[in-house]
Order: sequence, then structure tokens, then C-alpha cells
Amino acid sequence: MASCTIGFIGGGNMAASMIGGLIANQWPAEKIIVSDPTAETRNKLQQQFSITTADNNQQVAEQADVIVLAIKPQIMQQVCLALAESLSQKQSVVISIAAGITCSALKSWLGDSISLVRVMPNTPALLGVGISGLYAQGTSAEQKALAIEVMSSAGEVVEVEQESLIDSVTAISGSGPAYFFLLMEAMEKTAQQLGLNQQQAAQLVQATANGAAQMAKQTGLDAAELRRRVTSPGGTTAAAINQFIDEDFIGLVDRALHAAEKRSIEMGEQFANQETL
Ligand SMILES: NC(=O)C1=CN([C@@H]2O[C@H](COP(=O)(O)OP(=O)(O)OC[C@H]3O[C@@H](n4cnc5c(N)ncnc54)[C@H](O)[C@@H]3O)[C@@H](O)[C@H]2O)C=CC1
Ligand SMILES: O=C(O)[C@@H]1CCC=N1
Repeated sequence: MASCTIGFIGGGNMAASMIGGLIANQWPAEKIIVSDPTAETRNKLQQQFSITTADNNQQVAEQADVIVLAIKPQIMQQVCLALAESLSQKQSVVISIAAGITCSALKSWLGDSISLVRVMPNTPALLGVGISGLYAQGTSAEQKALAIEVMSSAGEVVEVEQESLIDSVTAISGSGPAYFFLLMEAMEKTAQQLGLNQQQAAQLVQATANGAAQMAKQTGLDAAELRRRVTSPGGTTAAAINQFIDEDFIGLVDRALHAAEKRSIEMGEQFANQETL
């Protein structure tokens, strides 16, 4: 498997995170190629990871066995139409990580015979501690296994049986790091108002977030029980939790995550079959 070349079309934030995960997992740098129109992006990736870069997508389509489409949903149609011929000739496995864009839209641009896997990763892939939702349509068992193996370099992989669940994964774990970062930002801001300096605030918040995640993962206890164990009756945690509950924090999270899922579905509709430029 390590003999296979992975190509990224688009070398932005998510591609860089995935490449970081691959390299950290000993994927040979000479077996990774990325195309991006921005010279600055290419130079940065080259310097950081010593991988091959290209200023045109065709080169990646021709050289790679697994192609990760890591471009914005808005330009997916235009890029896919331009690559359709070379990708179908080479029988590559194509992994799309774009939010919203459905297999049926991708197949209408790349051809029905394409081996397609839709994946929703997240940025902690950079450290190999990401998680991806994966949905394979019309791929052989070997091709799906290859896609799972590639994505495993970025962290855990959860396979879903229905394509619509990729919108749910997007709302939970694809966008999810940003929700935790927002909470961290808010906690760090208040920590400073409470007299701690910036470095102390960041250290306290980061270690707390990490400790809470590790406890949830390693104890096997559910989040509600872990929360109860911190919350002494009449104590400080109860004072904060009561404030959260009185101000409908649970409802707010529910509405925010539904907004993300809805946007993923909308983007699929909005960017499918646009008038070609
Ligand atoms: N950032 C995230 O946390 C996640 C992003 N995604 C998906 O990953 C995809 C990329 O998102 P980001 O990396 O955040 O965006 P980004 O804007 O950081 O990266 C996109 C890259 O594509 C390049 N590009 C523009 N036109 C191109 C073309 N014609 N051919 C090749 N490359 C081109 C840009 O120069 C840029 O470097 C999106 O579809 C997004 O939905 C999925 C999961 C998480
Ligand atoms: O915000 C977005 O649309 C992408 C998809 C998931 C995370 N970032």
C-alpha cells in the first residue's frame, strides 16, 4: 500500500492537515503530490513536508493512484469536469472531502464508472488524531479498504451506510473542532478577566480540554456521568452549569449543529450542476 501515490487537488487547510497525518504515519513524502494554483501554498507545503507540488491538477491526476479532492465545494464542478478524462482512464480511487457535494453530482462530472469515496475528515488529522466519516459508493472491497487505510493516517474512521449521514458527520466532527475552539476562546477570555495572564489562561484551558476528552475516551463513562462527578451539590461547577442550563446551552448547541447539517445539504444543492464557466 505504501507504494501507492496519493495526490491532493488543492493544498489548503484540510489537505495540509491530512498530509501532516500521512507523514507522521511514515507515508513516504515522495509518494505524495499536491496541486494548487497558489505558489505561496505550494512553497509552504514543499518546505514543511518535502512533498512534490504541481501548479496543474492534470499532473496529480496522472501520477496518483488515490486522488483526494480537497478544493472548495464552489469550484468542484469546474475542476472535476476538467479532470474527468484522465481520472477515468487511470481507474484511480477518488476521495472527495468537500462538504455537501453528493456522489451523484460527482459522478455526473467524473463519469459513472469512477471509484468514489466520500469522506468528511477534520483538522486534527494534522496530528493523526482526527476522525473521518466515510461513505463508499460503487467501489470494490479493495478500493474501499485502500481509502480507509489512507484516512486512518489522519485518525479514526467511521463508515456510514447512508450518504445522507455524511451531512450529520460534517455537523458533528467535520465542523466540530471549531465549536471546541470557540468554547476555549471564550474560557481563555474570561480567565484573563479573572486575573490570569494569557499564557496561564491558555495552559489551563488546553489541559482541561485535553483532560476532559481523554477521560471521556478512556473511562468508558458517558459525558453526563463525568459531568455529574465534577459537580458537587451547591458548589462552583453547579453555579456555572445552572447558568448554562438556564440560558439553554443544550438548545443552543442543538440549533447550531442543525444549522451546520442544513448548510451541508444546501451546499450540495447550491454547488451541484452550476452553469459551467
Ligand atoms: N477545513 C476543514 O476543517 C475541513 C474542510 N473540508 C473540506 O475540504 C475542502 C477544502 O477546504 P479547506 O482546506 O478548508 O479550504 P482552503 O481554502 O484552505 O483550501 C482550498 C485550496 O484549493 C486551492 N485551489 C483553488 N482553486 C483550485 C483549483 N482550480 N485547483 C486546485 N486547487 C485549487 C486554493 O488555492 C486552496 O489552497 C472543502 O471542500 C471543505 O468542505 C472537510 C472537512 C474539514
Ligand atoms: O466549514 C466548512 O464548510 C468545512 C466543512 C467542515 C469543516 N469545514
